[in-house]
This record gives sequence, structure tokens and C-alpha cells, in this order.
Amino acid sequence: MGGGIALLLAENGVHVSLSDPSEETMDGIMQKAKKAGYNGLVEKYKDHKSLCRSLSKPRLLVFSLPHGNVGDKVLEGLMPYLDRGDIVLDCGNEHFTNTERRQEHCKGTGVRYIGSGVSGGYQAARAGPSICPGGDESALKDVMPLLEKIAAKDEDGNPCVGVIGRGGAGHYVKMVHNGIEHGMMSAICEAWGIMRKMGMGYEDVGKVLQKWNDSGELKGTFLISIGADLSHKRYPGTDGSTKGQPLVISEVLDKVVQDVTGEEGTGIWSNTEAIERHVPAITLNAAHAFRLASAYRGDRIKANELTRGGFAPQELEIDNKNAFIEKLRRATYLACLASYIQGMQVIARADQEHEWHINYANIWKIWRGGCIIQADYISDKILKPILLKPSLSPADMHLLFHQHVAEEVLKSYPSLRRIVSKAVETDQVAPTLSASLEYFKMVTGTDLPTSFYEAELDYFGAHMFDKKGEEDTDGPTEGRHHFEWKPVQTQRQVYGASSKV
Ligand SMILES: NC(=O)C1=CN([C@@H]2O[C@H](COP(=O)(O)OP(=O)(O)OC[C@H]3O[C@@H](n4cnc5c(N)ncnc54)[C@H](OP(=O)(O)O)[C@@H]3O)[C@@H](O)[C@H]2O)C=CC1
Ligand SMILES: O=C(CO)[C@H](O)[C@H](O)COP(=O)(O)O
Repeated sequence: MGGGIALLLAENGVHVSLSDPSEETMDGIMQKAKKAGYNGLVEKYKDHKSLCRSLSKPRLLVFSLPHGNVGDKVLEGLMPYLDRGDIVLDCGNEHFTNTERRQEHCKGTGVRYIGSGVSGGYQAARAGPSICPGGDESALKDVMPLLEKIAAKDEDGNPCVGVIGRGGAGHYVKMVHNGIEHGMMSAICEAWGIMRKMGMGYEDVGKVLQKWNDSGELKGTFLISIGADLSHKRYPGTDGSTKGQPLVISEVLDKVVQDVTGEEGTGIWSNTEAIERHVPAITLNAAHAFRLASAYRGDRIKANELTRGGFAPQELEIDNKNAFIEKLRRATYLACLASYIQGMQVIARADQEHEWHINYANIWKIWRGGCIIQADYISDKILKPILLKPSLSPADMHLLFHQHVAEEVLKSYPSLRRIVSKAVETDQVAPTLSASLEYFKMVTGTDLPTSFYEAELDYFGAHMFDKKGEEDTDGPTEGRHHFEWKPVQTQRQVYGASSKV
């Protein structure tokens, strides 16, 4: 990512001083710069002192580092050579609490720290990513012209960058972007698995994904478009030709490991945040659990043996394949929409709590292009009418509270139900699609079986309950009633006089 950003900056005429523990990595970037004709614009520096000396003031230091300690160490190493007014632009996926801690630490020194998510993967880092910066207002004012230059552009040519808000808001929004990304990726891979079990070849599935990306509710969805593309990629043979070579996808093992290996943290953080902000983000939770289950392939093999082959998905016999695929498209869309609804709610709750003053119109802007969760239909039809409203209330951020969103859910819900029920009957692996179905049932239900849950809680814990007709008007409040479901008994009454001590 860092190499791509360095070359992108050089392409825009910026002098870049590189610093990386690996000489080889830096040489590789310098070679690419030379090849691209950015002569003299990229130089490498081994130590912090010479790096900082090479930069004109106020300096702009761009981080693209693994999260956590690494950023702390690099900042600590740079600090003695930085001056008041210098700016650190942290473009990694950092936990917002680390961002805010560093911002606080920098404050006394006059160094200005911006936490800025970037999205779009390493290809976008080179061509122009979607960028969501947050933090010091004056620093943001200084860097925005440059960020606007290097950012991805949407279909109208507008840069996909905007100030998100105070403190760690930029990194927070990027974290939730990744939570939404995981929900969408999971739903799409489940749809892919179902199509494969319908007997469709990899390339046939690719063609369907291409159609989904071309029109309808999944139009312009980046993850669908790359799915269509990758479905046709073959390894080159010794003569460079791909003819008769295996499709790459046919050889990819079924494990997603980066949560477990600690390379990335955004999936864990966004789910933890959803739970801590009391958001029922079951689509995101299921997607995350699916990744975790997939990571432990060795455990799966063992459990598969013990369950005599596990519960392998059956081949699907579908009479009207086209009609079924249309339902699958709608089901996938609804799971993607659920991911957005849940993610936005997490952001809004955190915004209220941290008082980041998030600019929601800018969230719309940064997700319009260049990012992994780019979804043109959702952007135009769902988000635009809400996020671009001149004044927004916290309730607006519950996307489902808007009639046009509710109508979308109503339109595609029967398809989601049909797909999930078929998946359940035939043991297809569809955790995120199933969770999304449950999500819409849960969050629209007004007679949930949680009456019984509440009664049990009151039975054993005296946790109180409200009675039917006693509605909360201002958010959840503790129940008003306790019923003595069973009189408290003494130990002797329960266990008898002869119980052993
Ligand atoms: N990959 C992606 O698609 C995206 C990644 N990100 C985020 O961007 C950041 C970078 O990601 P990515 O490029 O994929 O990761 P890499 O691991 O490829 O790059 C991390 C860089 O940090 C350097 N580094 C590691 N440890 C230290 C250290 N102690 N001191 C100084 N430098 C160090 C590495 O050096 P070395 O050359 O020695 O390995 C490497 O150049 C991460 O925060 C990631 O979450 C954000 C969006 C997309
Ligand atoms: O931030 C990203 C995209 O937005 C990166 O691609 C990130 O590496 C994806 O990893 P993970 O799926 O573990 O979040």
C-alpha cells in the first residue's frame, strides 16, 4: 500500500522520501518510479533523522504501517526530528483509540496527527484510493488539496475524499467500511457457493456476476465486478498462454486467516464496536464468524471426520434456474443492504458518544468510488437521499427508518427467504444470508419470542419486565414489574436435610 501511495504522490509531482526497514522494498519502489519517469521524485532514507531532514517544512509524513505497536514505535522514532506544524497522515487501518491516543500525545508538541483510512486495495493505492481522514482541523485544511488530487474520482469526476470528523472519526469510519465489506463479501461468496452447487461452472458464475453488476440492485458493486473478473482468470502456461490452463479460482483454498494471524484488525474491531454500541449487527457478526470458522481448516477437517463427512452441501436440483438466480441476486443485495444499515448505525452511535461531528455527506462521497464497498445502486438510491439531507437527526442514521429503504426490503425479502429456506433444506453454507433474513425479522418484529426470554430473566434474576401496552418512548428503559414466579426456598427445602457438605 505504502509503495503505491508513494508512486501516486510522485505521479502528482510530489517529492517523496521513502523509509522502510527493507532496503529491497524501497529499491523496488524506486525502480518503479524510474520506469514511470518520475525521475528524482522518489528517494530513499535509512534513518528517521535523514528522512526528516530531506523534507521541506511543514513536513508531511505518510504512514502505511501494520496497526498497533509499529505505528507507536515509528512515531516515537520520528518525534525528535519533527517540528511544530508538521503533519502525520496515518493511512493504515489503525484502531481509532490508538489514533486518538497519538493525537493527544502529539498535541503538546504541535505536530498534527490525522487518522485517515484509505480504501480500494493496493491497486487503488497506486491509481487513487478512496480516502477518509479525520482529526486536526488545521492539518486537514492543509492536506485536503493534495488528497483531492490523489483520491479516486467518482463517475462525475468528484474526488472520493472528504473530512470525516474530529479525533479518530476517519479511522473509525474506515473500520466500519471494512465491517460492511466483510458482510458483503460473505454474502457474495455464499451466493457463489450456491451457484456452484447448481452445477454451474466457475466461468458461468462469473457471467452471472457480470450481469448482476451491469444492472439492477447490485449495479456497480465493486466486489461483484471483481468477482466476475476473477472467475475467468487462468494461470499462464510456460509459453505465456492461458489456453487450457486451470482457472486460478479452482485452486484457491477455502480459508480466510487475517483475523487470526493478526495482519488485519478491522473485522474484529468493527464487530466489537457493534456489540459495545448495542447495535444488532448480526449480518456483520455472522460474516466475521464465518471467516473465523474458515480460518481453522485443520479443526474443520477433524470435525468433518468425527461427523462422518460433516453436513456437506447437496447438489441443487432447480427447475427454473433463471428464476432461482434472480432470487439469489435479490437475496445477495438484501444482505449487502443489511451490512450497510448495520454499519451506518454503528457509526452514528459512536459519533453521538464521541462527539466527532461526523460529516455524513462526506461518507457518501468517499464511498461513491475507489473503495471496496462501492455499490452504485445503494449509493444513489439508498444513501444519497438520506446522507445529503441538509440536516440530519440521529434517527436518520437508522436507514431502515426511511420509507424508500423499507420498500427495498419489502421488495426483496421474499427472495431472501426462499434462498435461505432452500439453503437450509440442502445444507448450503449461508450464514450471512441467513443472518440477514433473521435481521430483518428481528428488527421489524413487534411480537418477538423475547417475551419468554424476559420472563425467564425475571424468574431467575428479578431483572424486571414491562407489560404489553407499556411502550418505551425514549429508547430502552428497565422494566417496571417483577413477578415472584416461584417463592425463594431454603437450602434445606431444596436439597433436604441429608445433603452432603
Ligand atoms: N492491503 C490492502 O489492501 C490495504 C491495506 N490497508 C492498510 O494499510 C497498511 C499497510 O498495509 P499493506 O501494505 O497491505 O501491508 P504490508 O505488510 O505489505 O506493509 C506494511 C509496511 O510496513 C512496514 N513495516 C513493518 N514493520 C515496521 C516497523 N517496525 N517499522 C517500520 N516499518 C515497518 C513493512 O516493512 P517491510 O517492507 O519490511 O515488510 C511494510 O513496508 C495496513 O495498516 C493495512 O491494514 C488499507 C487498505 C487496503
Ligand atoms: O482495508 C482493506 C480494504 O478496505 C484491506 O484490503 C484489508 O487488508 C482487508 O483485510 P480484512 O478483510 O482483514 O479487513
